[in-house]
Formats: sequence, C-alpha cells, structure tokens
Amino acid sequence: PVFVKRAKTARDNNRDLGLCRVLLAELERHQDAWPFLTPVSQKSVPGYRKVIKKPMDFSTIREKLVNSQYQNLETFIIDVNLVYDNCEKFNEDNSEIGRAGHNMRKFFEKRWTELLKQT
Ligand SMILES: Cn1cc(C(=O)NCCCNC(=O)c2ccc(F)cc2)ccc1=O
Repeated sequence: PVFVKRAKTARDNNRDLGLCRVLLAELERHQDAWPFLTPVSQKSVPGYRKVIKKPMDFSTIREKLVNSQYQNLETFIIDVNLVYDNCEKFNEDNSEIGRAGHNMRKFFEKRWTELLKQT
C-alpha cells in the first residue's frame, strides 16, 4: 500500500539534528575542508562579496546549528550545498579550491545517503 505520510514529531527533529551534528563534524575534519572552515574574507579575496550573494561556510553552519537555527535536515542540507555552489561559481573546476569543493560535495552526498539509509 502507498505509505501515508505521518506528521513529523519532535523525535524526528531530534534525530535530524543528531544527523546534522554527525555530518558537520565529518565535513569539518575532512582533509579538503580547509577552504570552507571560515568565511571567505573580503580583504584577502577582493570581489568575492560582489559575485557571491549568499556566502556560507562550515563555521557559520556550526554556529547556526548551535543556536538551533535549523528546523530540520532539509534547511541544513540547503546551507551545506550553498557552500559548494558558491565554490563552483567562484572557482575554476581545475583549481585547488575548485577541486576541494567537488571532493567535499561528493563526500557529503555519499555520507548523508548512507546515514539516512540506516533506519
Ligand atoms: C571557498 N573559497 C575559499 C577561498 C580562500 O582563500 N579561503 C581561505 C583559505 C585560507 N584558509 C586556510 O588556508 C585554512 C583555514 C583554516 C584551517 F584550519 C586551515 C587552513 C577563496 C575562494 C573560495 O571560494
């Protein structure tokens, strides 16, 4: 039978936040995370704010998670993907930071599908 969508419980949200914590910890310690650990500084990267309208980085995501600014897994994943989309927009694919972004996106997609598969 078609499975009826049940209402999201507080338990679901707590499980989601646990997943966000696990995922973010893994992203932060990945060897290719270094370009994304802190906000891109306008000083050392002139023009960045002109090109990238919604900057995002892992430390900002960490802060939002700590301040309960993510209601669920979806809003968390939107911010993580924003890090990678910004990176693709600003950097050549064949550059050190461009490649790091592709590696990190691939790693993230693999891990959250694995974590979501485990019931
Ligand atoms: C995502 N993005 C990043 C940069 C960029 O230059 N970002 C600063 C890198 C310098 N940061 C480090 O080297 C570092 C930081 C923390 C750490 F623990 C170890 C090393 C430029 C364009 C762009 O699109």
